[in-house]
Formats: sequence, structure tokens, C-alpha cells
Amino acid sequence: MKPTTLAIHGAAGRMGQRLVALGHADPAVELVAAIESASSPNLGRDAGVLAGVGEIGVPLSADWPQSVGAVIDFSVPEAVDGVVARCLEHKFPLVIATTGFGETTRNAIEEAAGVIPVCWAPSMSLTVNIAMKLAEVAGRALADHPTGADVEIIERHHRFKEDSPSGTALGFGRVISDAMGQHQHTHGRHGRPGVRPHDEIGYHAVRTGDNPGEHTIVFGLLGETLELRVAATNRDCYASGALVAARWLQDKPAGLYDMQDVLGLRP
Ligand SMILES: NC(=O)C1=CN([C@@H]2O[C@H](COP(=O)(O)OP(=O)(O)OC[C@H]3O[C@@H](n4cnc5c(N)ncnc54)[C@H](OP(=O)(O)O)[C@@H]3O)[C@@H](O)[C@H]2O)C=CC1
Ligand SMILES: O=C(O)C1=N[C@H](C(=O)O)C[C@H](O)C1
Repeated sequence: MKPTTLAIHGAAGRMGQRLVALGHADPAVELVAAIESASSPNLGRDAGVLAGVGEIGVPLSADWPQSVGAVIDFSVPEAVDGVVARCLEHKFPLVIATTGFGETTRNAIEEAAGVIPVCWAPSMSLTVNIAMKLAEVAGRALADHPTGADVEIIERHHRFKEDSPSGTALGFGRVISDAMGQHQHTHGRHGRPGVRPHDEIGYHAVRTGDNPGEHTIVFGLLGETLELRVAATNRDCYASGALVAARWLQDKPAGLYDMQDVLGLRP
């Protein structure tokens, strides 16, 4: 099978560099474009050299290719609308991994998915996506528990992360509230908020050091507690997941997909 040709948007970033490195080592993909903003100080540098794997003949550039099998975006929320517009214009399949954008961008993604295949997921990690399924199972089983089950989501990330809570924490919250029906999403607590309502999911964002991402979902009952914890030890779980998604997406019909589809976790 021919390798999937790839463009990486945000190629000089923490994730972009791991994608360049893993993509270069993977015979199933061929990196053809490493895209950065027009103001990036890295324009013109070889993407492989920046990623620490030596020269690969792909310079960082603000220009988009004319043809590519799929685009992977790990950039910043403000850039995502532009990425979606470019992919629509050229009919490129698009993997969106960037987190932290709002409703307008979400709507643009949904609209674009009527024309091109889009995979949008806050975490490309296999174990996070398995944990989402487990959270759904736990949520369904505990939805009508007689003591009530309080759900708190604690996420830990590196000090450089700009959005809080993580897109993954919000994803866990969506899955659990769909299963259990909570309507209130509370971000941290201070002062005297009073007795905890059952109809609430609490989110807590910890930012320290170089943590590549960790999520703990607490289901607290009276008398017992269930915790689901999933943690990355480095960023390669996200990068390799994104490469799998790009290959999976390239021959799919237009539509909005996520990593549950890519990994075959959706029944
Ligand atoms: N879904 C998933 O599995 C994961 C998602 N993420 C998400 O991916 C995103 C990126 O994370 P990370 O790599 O750590 O962040 P970085 O800040 O390290 O990388 C972002 C890159 O995007 C570049 N960039 C900024 N603006 C533009 C633009 N207009 N056009 C092109 N490139 C641009 C930045 O360049 P410059 O520095 O010059 O501005 C930088 O190189 C975040 O939203 C994060 O939450 C992260 C890990 C996993
Ligand atoms: O910024 C990060 O690093 C990560 N962001 C994603 C998120 O917001 O969920 C995924 C992962 O946890 C790492």
C-alpha cells in the first residue's frame, strides 16, 4: 500500500516535533509539508533537524501543499478556523487535535464535515479513549445509585499548557453527563459553596512541570469510591494515535469522526 502523504500544521510545536519524528520513522506515512504560522522564527529550518531526527528535506513553511493525503493539526485555538477553511478549499481530510476553541469553531468543524472527512478528538491516546469507554460504563451503572455518585475530574498537565480544563477532561465530562444526566459543570471550588449537589461534575486542573497529561475520574459513593486513572509518560501516545487517525481517515467519506471510530471502540 502506498504511504499516506501528510501535512502537519503546528509542526514546530511540542506535539508537531514528535509527529515529525514518528512520521519520519513510519513507512506507512510520508511527510510532505511542515506548516507553521507566517511569523514563526523557525520558517525555512528543516523540520527533521528541529525534531532531532536529522535532515528530512521538509522545510518549515507557512505555505500549504496543493495535494496531500491528510492534514494533522496540533496548533493553537485561534488557528483552527483557518486550517478548516484551507482543508475545505482543497478537500483535504483533516485530523484536529488542538483543544481549547469555542462554539464558533466547533460549528465550522461540523459544517466542514459535511464536505470532507474530519476526525476531531481531544485525545489521540489509545488508553485515554479506552478510559472514556470505561467511564461511560461506570456512569451508566452508577446513574441511579441510591447513595448518589459524585463525579470529580482531576487533570494534570505541564506548566506550558494554556487551556483549562483540558479538552480531554471536558470530553470525559460529556461522556459521563450523557450517561448520568448531570447538568452542572463546576470548575474548582473555593469559599463556602455549601453541600455538594448530586447534579454536578467538578473539574480540577493542575499545572506542574513537564507532565504530558494525566486524568483521574472519581466516582464517589457513600461507603466506596471508584477511580479511573490514565496517564501519559510521554507525548508519543498522542502522536502515534494521530498518525493512525490520518491513515484511517484518508479514504473515508465526508463526516465527523473521532478516535472512538478510528480505534473501533464505538459499538
Ligand atoms: N488531541 C490530543 O491528543 C492532544 C492535543 N494537544 C493539543 O494540541 C495543541 C498543541 O499542543 P503543543 O504542541 O503542546 O503546543 P505548542 O505551543 O508547543 O505548539 C503549537 C504550535 O503551533 C504553532 N502555531 C501557532 N499559531 C499558528 C498558526 N497560526 N499557524 C500555524 N502554526 C501555528 C506554534 O508556533 P509558535 O510557537 O511560533 O506560535 C507552535 O509551534 C494544544 O491545543 C494541545 O492542547 C496536545 C497533545 C495531545
Ligand atoms: O496540551 C497538552 O499537552 C494536552 N492536551 C490535550 C487536552 O487538552 O486534553 C490532550 C493531552 O492531555 C495533552
